Amino acid sequence: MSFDREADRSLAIQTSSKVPVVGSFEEMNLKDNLLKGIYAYGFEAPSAIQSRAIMEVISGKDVIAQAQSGTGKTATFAISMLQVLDTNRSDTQALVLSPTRELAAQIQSVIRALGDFMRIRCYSCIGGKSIGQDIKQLARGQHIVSGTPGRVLDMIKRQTLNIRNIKMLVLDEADELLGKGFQDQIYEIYQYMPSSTQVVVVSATLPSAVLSLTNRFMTNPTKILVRKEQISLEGIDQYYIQVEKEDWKFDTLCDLYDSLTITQAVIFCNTKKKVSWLSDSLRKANFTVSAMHGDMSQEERDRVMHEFRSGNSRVLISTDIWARGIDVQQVSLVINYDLPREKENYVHRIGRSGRFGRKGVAINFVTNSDAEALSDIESFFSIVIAEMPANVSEIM
Ligand SMILES: Nc1ncnc2c1ncn2[C@@H]1O[C@H](COP(=O)(O)OP(=O)(O)OP(=O)(O)O)[C@@H](O)[C@H]1O
Repeated sequence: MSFDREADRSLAIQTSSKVPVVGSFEEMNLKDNLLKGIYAYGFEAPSAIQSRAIMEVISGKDVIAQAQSGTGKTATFAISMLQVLDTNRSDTQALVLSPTRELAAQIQSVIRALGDFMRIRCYSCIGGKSIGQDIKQLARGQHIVSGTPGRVLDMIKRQTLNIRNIKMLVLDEADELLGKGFQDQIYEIYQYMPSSTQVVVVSATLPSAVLSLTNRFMTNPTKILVRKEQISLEGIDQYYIQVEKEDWKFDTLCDLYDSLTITQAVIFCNTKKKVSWLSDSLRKANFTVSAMHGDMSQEERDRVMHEFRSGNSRVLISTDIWARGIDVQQVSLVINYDLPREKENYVHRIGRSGRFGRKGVAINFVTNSDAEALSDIESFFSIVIAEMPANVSEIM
């Protein structure tokens, strides 16, 4: 998606005024069983975005909710949805769309966990899984569906997913969903929604071009926005390592391997081919790593996710399929083996660490030809990316 720098700058002041800040979950007047689920999940107090956005969404308004990575956007819409759901009915009342299968599945498990005492049914409708299973599960009645656009559209067209009573549509990672790859499918899904459907748009990054698009399907939305220079989390220390040329990256990574395994680390490459090459090369050099990209079978992707989430694997190499939304709290280090092609994805990628106030470290490998791209990222987000100290233990 292209940028309009001037328009983006002016957005810093476009936050809706008079959005009340609710300081506790009790004050939100939530259903008892929902409140119980929130506390049982381990939450004590709402985060900044939750304090502002939950009541706005519950009130039925269209809402644009932007907040830094790892600050609780998922629970923001999950709690709101669970609150407005009528559990005496079994039809689908809310639909969440997200760009990757893993994220759609993660959202489903958060909704199920928060709604644990509510007898709700939430299903994830994602590509790569059995269509027969989707048909069967949707026929049972699912209050909430969390899915990827292609499969959801397919289920709507087959009339397997009944959208007649949907009250709320959430676009998570909305700037990605409204970008080139998904836009047509999103519009098509939107056309099927009942005209009164409330729309909630969520992301850590919402470029002005995307905000302009929201006029097409949102009515007078409440906007909770973050200035560009405040999107990057302060808790994530950011460094670069000058590698001069591509060939030097591999040895640099091998030298860092011991630090990667202190907790868990994610290494990003820009292509699937490079993910395969890098993981094969590291294994040949006797390092233990996992790898994941979009050309792998869904079974294999599920296996890798499980292995990484459970902590059995500590180093994951992936493409931007892993850049957004995935929440593994133990990740404390992100390495950009390649700098991301889209500036937005820089904050999404490094945001896989530093979840909910934890400390994180991001290391960028920078070849001579990357120097300009790195300084673009720095000025775009108003951040300083320092040169990595020679002694790695100083930063970990
Ligand atoms: N109120 C809360 N109290 C404690 N932990 C919370 C609270 N809200 C969310 N969390 C935890 O914070 C972590 C990050 O939340 P979440 O995944 O919703 O972030 P996000 O804002 O959607 O991030 P991203 O931009 O990466 O998608 C999760 O592990 C979640 O369980």
